[in-house]
Amino acid sequence: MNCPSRKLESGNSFIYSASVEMALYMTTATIELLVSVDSKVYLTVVLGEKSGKGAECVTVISFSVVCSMGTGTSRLYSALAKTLNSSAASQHPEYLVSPDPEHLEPIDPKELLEECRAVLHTRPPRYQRDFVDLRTDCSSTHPPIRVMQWNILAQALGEGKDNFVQCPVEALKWEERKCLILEEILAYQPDILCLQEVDHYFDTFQPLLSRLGYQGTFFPKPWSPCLDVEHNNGPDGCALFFLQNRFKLINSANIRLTAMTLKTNQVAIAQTLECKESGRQFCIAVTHLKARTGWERFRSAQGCDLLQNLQNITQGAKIPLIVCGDFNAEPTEEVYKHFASSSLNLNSAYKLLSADGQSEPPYTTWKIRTSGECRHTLDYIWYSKHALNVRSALDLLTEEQIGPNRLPSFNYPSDHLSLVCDFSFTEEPDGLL
Ligand SMILES: NC(=O)C1=CN([C@@H]2O[C@H](COP(=O)(O)OP(=O)(O)OC[C@H]3O[C@@H](n4cnc5c(N)ncnc54)[C@H](OP(=O)(O)O)[C@@H]3O)[C@@H](O)[C@H]2O)C=CC1
Ligand SMILES: [Mg+2]
Repeated sequence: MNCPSRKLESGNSFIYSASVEMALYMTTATIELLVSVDSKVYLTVVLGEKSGKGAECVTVISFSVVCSMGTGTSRLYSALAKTLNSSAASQHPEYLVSPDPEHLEPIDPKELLEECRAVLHTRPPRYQRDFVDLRTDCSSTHPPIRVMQWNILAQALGEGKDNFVQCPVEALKWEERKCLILEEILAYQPDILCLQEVDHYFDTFQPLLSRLGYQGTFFPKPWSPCLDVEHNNGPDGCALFFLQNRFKLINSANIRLTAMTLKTNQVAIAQTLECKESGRQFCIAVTHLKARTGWERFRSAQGCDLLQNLQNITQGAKIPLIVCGDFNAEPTEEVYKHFASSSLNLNSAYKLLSADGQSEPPYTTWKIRTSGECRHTLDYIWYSKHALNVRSALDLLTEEQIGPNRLPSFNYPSDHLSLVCDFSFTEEPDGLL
């Protein structure tokens, strides 16, 4: 197919004219880039089509659209996602109503939590998880930095691709499952939130979390498998949120990972933040590596590419680093070993929960597919071991809490458990600001 590259410049109506053209060209579409500059929104839409000749995908067309900021990025994306996916609009309670991007007054987290609990009133209560105190010689006067890592399970994948055979379809209903996800976030109140498999960024997480004080960034996968699912809500990707009253954004990079110089379908976001209390800078990164057995060397190459990018961003390990991710790799895999032995001097925070401090937890994901039970340790929070201390970590759910049907379930919204750690800087230089 021979498609032109073009730039459209108009008001809101472009959405419709663009979508008509897309309907002609595409089988899938992803939002590649969405930025706002000087009250205009710049949107690059990459359309794809299945070649049917063995190649997984081809890029057919890429064009930019400019429209006035009056519509807001969320509405812009939602409108586009709706035209692309024709998913039915649904009814929600007050804060959970399709959040209006022009409605920016802060939400009281307690009120949102109450709303979520009201939606979930027929479900069993959330599992209780405790923080384990890991403090060694930590004498920091500054409040810790709480980081949450979580693959929240893309709605389209959970309903359309994952085959969680023991999970009732009602447990996956988005209107309730999103409340379980929000409840988990609100319960632990992370300063930084690193998410994978986010396919409800613009219509749910960005508008709600921004009203809770977070600044968010989303980087969709170039060829998200969500787009193959009927009634999908757009591509899934990584999202990174940080509390604006605690940190200032110094630098942000969206990274499309390569493997052996080839561009891949996996992404990462890396941001340098400055703590407003201490003036200390650090880098936080989120990623989701290629899944499935047989792809170990590919994951390893993606990990090497990410490490190389992080070497550059941290100026050769000068800036302390935290890397959160669903690595889709057990600790025995090469990519894990690359991270553990990197010159970035990283340690995996959840090892500290083990008796000897050397063992990863027995699982971070546990599900039952048609192929059988899958219990694996795939999710990690890596940190600069000389520059940062782990003050505490949230323990994992026990086998009994997870239950015989495993995850996701009516009690827990994802097949991956959230990991949460409190960090502080190892030394506190005087007068640094
Ligand atoms: N529309 C198009 O034009 C194109 C579509 N695609 C789609 O994308 C897929 C490949 O994308 P890629 O990013 O490499 O995907 P991955 O192999 O990395 O997996 C994508 C998702 O599938 C989940 N997953 C892992 N194992 C299984 C399993 N056994 N059964 C079901 N789901 C599983 C993963 O979840 P977790 O990480 O939690 O394990 C992950 O989020 C193709 O299979 C195709 O469906 C690809 C190219 C083009
Ligand atoms: Mg998954």
